[in-house]
Amino acid sequence: ADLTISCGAVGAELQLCKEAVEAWSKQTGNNVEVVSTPNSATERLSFYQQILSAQSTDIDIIQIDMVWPGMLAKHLMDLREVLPANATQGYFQAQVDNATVNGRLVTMPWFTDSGLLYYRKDLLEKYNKQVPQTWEEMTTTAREVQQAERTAGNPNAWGYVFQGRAYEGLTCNALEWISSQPEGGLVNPQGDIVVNSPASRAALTLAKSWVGDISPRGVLNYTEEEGRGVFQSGNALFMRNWPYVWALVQSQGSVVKDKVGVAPLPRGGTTGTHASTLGGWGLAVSRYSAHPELAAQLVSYLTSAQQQKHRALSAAYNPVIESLYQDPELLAAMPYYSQLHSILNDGVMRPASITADRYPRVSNAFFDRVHGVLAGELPVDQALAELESELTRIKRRNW
Ligand SMILES: OC[C@H]1O[C@H](O[C@H]2O[C@H](CO)[C@@H](O)[C@H](O)[C@H]2O)[C@H](O)[C@@H](O)[C@@H]1O
Repeated sequence: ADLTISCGAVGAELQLCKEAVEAWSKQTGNNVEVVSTPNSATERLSFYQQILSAQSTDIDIIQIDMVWPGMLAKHLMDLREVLPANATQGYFQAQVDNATVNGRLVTMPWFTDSGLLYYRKDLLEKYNKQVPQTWEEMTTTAREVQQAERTAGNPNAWGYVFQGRAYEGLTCNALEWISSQPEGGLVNPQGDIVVNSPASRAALTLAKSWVGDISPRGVLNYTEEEGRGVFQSGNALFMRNWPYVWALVQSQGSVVKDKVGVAPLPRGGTTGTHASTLGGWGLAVSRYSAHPELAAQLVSYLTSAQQQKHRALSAAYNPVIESLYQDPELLAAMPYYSQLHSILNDGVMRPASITADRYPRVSNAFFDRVHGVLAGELPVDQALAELESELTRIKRRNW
């Protein structure tokens, strides 16, 4: 092949990537190999770190998580050197800023993500329940409906599924639980470590109570797709997941088609705020690519407005080009688009830009402790104290 691109393989994204790459290959006559990757963003990062540290020429284009630019920048091309000067015109400035490290555009933003609460409209109606506004309300409703559904003959009914494996997805979930509590947070914008707090204690204590009650114990090993599997087969009332799930639960043949609603994630108590972790991915060209200009052309095609619109319409990947949020066709096709704006406003950033290449350590320390709590292996107070001292150690060495 002339080029190799490594795309994610969660939900329909590998298929979408292959189709777009094929279209470009036909147009340009270049051969491209598409390499798939593990579902867990954490495993994917280790894979890329190995390849890039070895300065391997095997992969030209890499799908980059929005928390990776700082740590991978030294291995990535400055796309400004190969793309037209107006390449990022019309993109959200925050996306371009996040993709720029020391003045170098190391990744082209592709789509943005935010955590959402998916719920079963039909079940809430059946049991005369409201979409929950707080985590406490979510817990009570989940428990009641789960019990009622089991009594009604579904032994596999569950209240809530989420990403509980010890990986980046759990960092995203736990950050939401904590940040939605009054005064809750992990690291504040000034870089102070604020995680050992009553807010975190309340959030983690409640989350721990879900496991084995409203969430199957298996949730301790769930990434995005395992939770979607349970929800899409009709066995969960609530699910925390990303927007891509919308297109799949609504697809032909889905057991829950037309039975699903989407809402902001609950607040922590009545004085908390809705919080939704911001995610999203871009496409980067490896500095070790033997064909950087050609690779940049493919990146430019894949991240074009036309492709972003297609991906939004067919698979619910949210564009990073501002004008697409006024596109009538997109507005008509995406019922939750009107809510998306406020959900994105409640967006919580992981502390990746502050911690740069130490971010994986920070995130690993966080998800490991949270996982220990959820698994019942670590008392909440001990987990938070350990986390605080570990983050302090990492910070002392300049993050
Ligand atoms: O929404 C589709 C994407 O879901 C995953 O990425 C999101 O979750 C990651 C944590 O698990 C987070 O780090 C990332 O910023 C989010 O966008 C999945 O890893 C992607 O492949 C997928 O496209």
